[in-house]
Amino acid sequence: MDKQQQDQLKREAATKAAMLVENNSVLGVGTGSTVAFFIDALGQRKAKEGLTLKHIVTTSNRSKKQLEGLGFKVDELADVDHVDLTIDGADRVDEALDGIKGGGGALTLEKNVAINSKKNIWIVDESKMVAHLGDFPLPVEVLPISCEQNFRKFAQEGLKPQWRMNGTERYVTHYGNYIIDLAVDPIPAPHGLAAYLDQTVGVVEHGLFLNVCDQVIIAHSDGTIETQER
Ligand SMILES: O=C(CO)[C@H](O)[C@H](O)COP(=O)(O)O
Repeated sequence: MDKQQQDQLKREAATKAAMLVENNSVLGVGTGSTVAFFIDALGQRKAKEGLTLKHIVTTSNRSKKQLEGLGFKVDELADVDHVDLTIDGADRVDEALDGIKGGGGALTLEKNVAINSKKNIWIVDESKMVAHLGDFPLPVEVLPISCEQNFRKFAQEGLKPQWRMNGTERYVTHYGNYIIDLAVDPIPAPHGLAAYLDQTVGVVEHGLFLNVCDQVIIAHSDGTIETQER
């Protein structure tokens, strides 16, 4: 699939998701190229139908800027008492609707918004769907103070760590941390790995989103749009 075709599929899944957003609800908006199409579609609903949202929270400055450019006011997660629905992209989604996220580096805020949302919908093109999680480096956000120890430990565990880079420098997250991408593929036991990472001191967050997604909207190259529910 070339990029143009993939973008078209992302746009279709995103447009379908935008139709599910209810007036006067509290909306979480994720990050990434698919979400950028979703924000465009939200803007169109605002212009055509006067869609109004009680609050919008987002998971990156990129999405925030795009939303504000369309006239939406964006709040901080800490300032809202609940989120009705969050729409986000994903890097890989398996048959149980568990996923890998964080390809764009926004995994910590993405997980916090997702966990605090009543419902989570992911929008993907068919290339993101896999039988088993893997096929994409698993991002792990780590504190700078103990990142070297984390990196060595991951290497000893056979998790194939690599520093996320931004040119010649280490990539720095929104919170001033680094990302170690684990090239373990396939991930043999996602729940076991998630538990290990959750218990590792110095790990701020990781990109295994398990039991988080309620519904995935998948755009297929044959023109169909499929919805799968947990
Ligand atoms: O998790 C993410 C960012 O941290 C994105 O949702 C994920 O990387 C998908 O991005 P795209 O829609 O550009 O393929």
